[in-house]
Amino acid sequence: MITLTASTLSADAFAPFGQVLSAASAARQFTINGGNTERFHDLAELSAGADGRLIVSLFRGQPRALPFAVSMLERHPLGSQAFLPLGERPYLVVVAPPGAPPSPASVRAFLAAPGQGVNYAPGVWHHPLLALDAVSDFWVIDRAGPGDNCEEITLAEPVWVQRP
Ligand SMILES: NC(=O)N[C@@H](O)C(=O)O
Ligand code: NI
Repeated sequence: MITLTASTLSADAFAPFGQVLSAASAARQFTINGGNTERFHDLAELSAGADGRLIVSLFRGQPRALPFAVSMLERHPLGSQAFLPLGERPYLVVVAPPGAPPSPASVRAFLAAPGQGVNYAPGVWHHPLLALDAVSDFWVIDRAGPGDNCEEITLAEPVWVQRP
């Protein structure tokens, strides 16, 4: 039985998979609006490809019981996918590097802290939304357009993910 303890989500640790969206992960911040507002600038590489467009949706996720058996992953080869939590609860982010179908050993798990969003780069393997503790709402920015933008893979064996 493969078990995996989620680690702390940070921009550096998540860099192979995409970006973390938070004030702390901003490469640039500056004051605007006559000093009233701080802008944490350009947090993520959003993409929809030449023939797609970016859309914003609301995902209302039911909480998952832990430990959670990750038995499948998916990827969106034609565009990015960002999750921005509306609430102040943690959630799980489970990913594997883009490219070849992932092995259970290549799966990585992160515990997102309240206020941290994530943006999956195109083609990054990830598990669908993994809300924790209570029903949780997320703004999701991803691609609409032609073509098959969701490929799923079943792992050779499940990876049981638990929180730290
Ligand atoms: N299917 C869908 O829109 N959601 C997934 O892509 C997900 O990552 O939650
Ligand atoms: Ni997805």
